[in-house]
Amino acid sequence: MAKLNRSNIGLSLLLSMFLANFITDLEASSHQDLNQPYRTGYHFQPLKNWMNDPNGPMIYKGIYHLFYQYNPYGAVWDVRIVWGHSTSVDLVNWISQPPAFNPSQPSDINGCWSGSVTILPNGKPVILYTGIDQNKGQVQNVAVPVNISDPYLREWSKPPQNPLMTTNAVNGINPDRFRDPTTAWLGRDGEWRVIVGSSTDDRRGLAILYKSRDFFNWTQSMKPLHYEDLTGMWECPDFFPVSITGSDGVETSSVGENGIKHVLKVSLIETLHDYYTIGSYDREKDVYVPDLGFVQNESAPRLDYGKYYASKTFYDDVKKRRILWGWVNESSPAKDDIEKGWSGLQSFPRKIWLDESGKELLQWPIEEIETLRGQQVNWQKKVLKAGSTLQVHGVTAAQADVEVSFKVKELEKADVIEPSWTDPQKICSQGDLSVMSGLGPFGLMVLASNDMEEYTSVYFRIFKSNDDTNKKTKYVVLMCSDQSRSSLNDENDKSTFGAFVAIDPSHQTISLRTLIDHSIVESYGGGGRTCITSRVYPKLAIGENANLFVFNKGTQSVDILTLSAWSLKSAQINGDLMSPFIEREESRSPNHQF
Ligand SMILES: OC[C@H]1O[C@@](CO)(OC[C@@]2(O[C@H]3O[C@H](CO)[C@@H](O)[C@H](O)[C@H]3O)O[C@H](CO)[C@@H](O)[C@@H]2O)[C@@H](O)[C@@H]1O
Repeated sequence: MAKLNRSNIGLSLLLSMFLANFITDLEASSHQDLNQPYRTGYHFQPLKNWMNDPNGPMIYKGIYHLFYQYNPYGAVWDVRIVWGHSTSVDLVNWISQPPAFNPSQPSDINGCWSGSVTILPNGKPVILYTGIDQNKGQVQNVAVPVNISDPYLREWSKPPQNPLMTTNAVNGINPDRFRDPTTAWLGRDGEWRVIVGSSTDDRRGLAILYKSRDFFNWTQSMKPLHYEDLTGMWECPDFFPVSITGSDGVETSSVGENGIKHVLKVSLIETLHDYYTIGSYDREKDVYVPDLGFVQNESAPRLDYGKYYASKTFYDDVKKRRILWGWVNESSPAKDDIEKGWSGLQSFPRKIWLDESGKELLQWPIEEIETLRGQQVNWQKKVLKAGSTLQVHGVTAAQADVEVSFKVKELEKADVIEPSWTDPQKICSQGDLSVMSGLGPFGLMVLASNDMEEYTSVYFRIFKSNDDTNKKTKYVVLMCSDQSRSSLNDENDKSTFGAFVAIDPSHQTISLRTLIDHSIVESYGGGGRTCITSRVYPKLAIGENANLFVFNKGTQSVDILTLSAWSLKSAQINGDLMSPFIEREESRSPNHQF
């Protein structure tokens, strides 16, 4: 069989892109399996079984890699989890690869848990991951590619130095709370740094810092990179620079000549949400200081205010962007997951960058989603009268991409927000769409059944707050994703989600983009300032029986400035490993030279 070289890798990429498009077209014309109405058309999921955290996303030799926590034996989580692996040329169509590695040695014999990839200065990728060792304690391990000339990186080996970081009586780290190493970054002093999530017995969340010159010998720093009291265990931390001057991404080790801030994201086990802070990383002291501290209330900044956890970013050096993946768990009982034979999705990959205010992150579906767009509907300047509902005809409502922008003229008609209404999720949960209020609710009704027995609504409400300090009326924009009527099946978790959107409707339009994909509704409010992802399981609003509406249940009319909706074709999310277009290299030489 032909050996891989630069020119036939290029040819192979072209052919596999052609194949992906060809299969996409074929799949687009086929119908959803009626026995599997909740499988997605373009959100990543394995063919079957359990998946949780995204691990080690990267781009290597022009191929995107996604690893993920995967249980090959069933649809529920298991401690002896493995690193599932898929590859892609466009982050949309995916080829399934064999698991990168499984529990196999004393330092991970009870499980290969989450971790990250670091691309070394010589271009070689290396994985740091948490192993559950022979004593069921958490330790940090390394894995390296067996053959770095294989762009698909199908085989990984575990060097004999493992484990690289352990708990002991001296460091006092609890072996049950020591996991999920980040991508490492290189300091000016030539030393690598990495953080590992942890917590103390009295619920102080910790990003423990380790340093190394050679990536194999790691020493714990005296001080953690950051910690916060009463936050509990920090799972899956992510620490990365963002540019202060535009939406381009920044490489993780960059010192940022043109100005950078840093972002620390932690997944809190106590709430199962992903929180972020924006701040400064002091390279001399090796500590991170968040600009506004770590907000610990209901409106603390989160990457997503819905079903979303254990997210992780990577820097795409080809398209100069930072991309975010996040695990979107089921909202169904485990018995339903077992029956359908699978559990867990990944959110659609999002570009992530710092807003020009420097105060919040913006997220947007990666541009490659546009390759899936088919039939399009466009509306311009329509008045959405008080109490009205307009159907959007002409797109496949169960698998679509919808963008709509609203303008509200009579803002003074907004209801006054009660000072005690500080919890957006609670306000959304109290809202009853049949009760008309001032400005809103207005937005989209997605996955709606023909007779409206089922629907999921994603909407805004605008309130005013009488700010006495400067006698100026301030407006508060609330965004909700309401699943309470999403399914006739009452066994699912149908909690309503909500968050505030930091826009001023007196001079900004109120925009909403929603990706609909059978059992996932992923929404971006205010140009990506606020994201909410929901899982829904309609019994009736399936396939051609799903409908899409724009609605306004407020007492004042709202203008739709523009609405664009597209049918989305299905992506190839589990392409065949044995595709004839993927050439294999027969001889593989072990490579542990780092
Ligand atoms: O797969 C292990 C990695 O997953 C993380 C974060 O998601 O920790 C998960 C955790 O287990 C719980 O979460 C499972 C799904 O993620 C869930 O189904 C299971 O029932 C939970 O126990 O693993 C430990 C031990 O159970 C628990 O403390 C975590 O929340 C990540 O931290 C791991 O690397």
